[in-house]
Amino acid sequence: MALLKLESISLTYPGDECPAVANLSLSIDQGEFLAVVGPSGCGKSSTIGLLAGLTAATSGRITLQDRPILAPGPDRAVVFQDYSLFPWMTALDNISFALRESGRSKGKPAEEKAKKLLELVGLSSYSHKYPGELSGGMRQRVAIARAFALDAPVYLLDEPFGAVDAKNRVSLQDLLLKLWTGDGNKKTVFLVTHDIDEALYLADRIAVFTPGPGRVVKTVEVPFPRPRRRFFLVKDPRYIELRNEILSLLQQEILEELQQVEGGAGI
Ligand SMILES: Nc1ncnc2c1ncn2[C@@H]1O[C@H](COP(=O)(O)OP(=O)(O)OP(=O)(O)O)[C@@H](O)[C@H]1O
Repeated sequence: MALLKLESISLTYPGDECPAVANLSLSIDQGEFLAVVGPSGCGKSSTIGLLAGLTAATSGRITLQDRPILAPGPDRAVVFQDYSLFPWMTALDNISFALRESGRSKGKPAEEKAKKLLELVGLSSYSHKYPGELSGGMRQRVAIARAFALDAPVYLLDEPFGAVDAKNRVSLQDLLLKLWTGDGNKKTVFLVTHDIDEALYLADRIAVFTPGPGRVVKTVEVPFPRPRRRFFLVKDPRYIELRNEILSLLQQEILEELQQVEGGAGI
């Protein structure tokens, strides 16, 4: 059943002539892991902003369980690429603060829960460190642990691993899958990524966005059973086929855009 619904959404930022998102319709089922891929500037982050309730659509309707999304709320946790931790709080305090502020836990239980989450993300011995004393990958682990501390039904992830190296990326992806499935009660995830392989490894379905302005050209079901194993996955002919299909969808749009620009410039 659709949990999140974007219905004919358009968004034009004040002062802009062109919409960032136009006539976008997409629905995401309860417990579904949806990945969005698309070239830079096609409105992926704008769509996260709309779902988070940080930005209002110019037209159209966005709902969560049939209720309009009008503002941020505890039912949606957001993780951005830049970690967005409080620099003046230790790793442990960043997480326990989130637990207290959201009303999920108070006092000592909040600290205990925060410690458990840090253990889960492999950072027990860094609990007293401040974000500035952690590596990028570690900071992102804390940011993810903090988001999952909120135990929200919906996770909106805007290129959460964009700034980490390939090795850390792999372990963060596995961590995300572990948190997504949680205690068997799956969260609903909307993940923005530039990385087609990441989308194919993680998602149930991939929405391919194209620019000018942002819209969905195609949604692709990812047929591979879970748990997925990277080593075998990348050798699966269906994987290669899907990867090529997505790549050519993206390249086609980019080529068409280039043709327009070059044609317009008389080149
Ligand atoms: N706060 C804002 N105010 C005005 N225009 C904005 C704002 N945020 C984004 N835009 C514009 O909206 C369009 C879509 O941007 P958006 O960041 O959503 O794309 P994106 O697909 O997430 O890009 P990237 O992959 O580079 O992060 C761009 O033309 C951008 O300039």
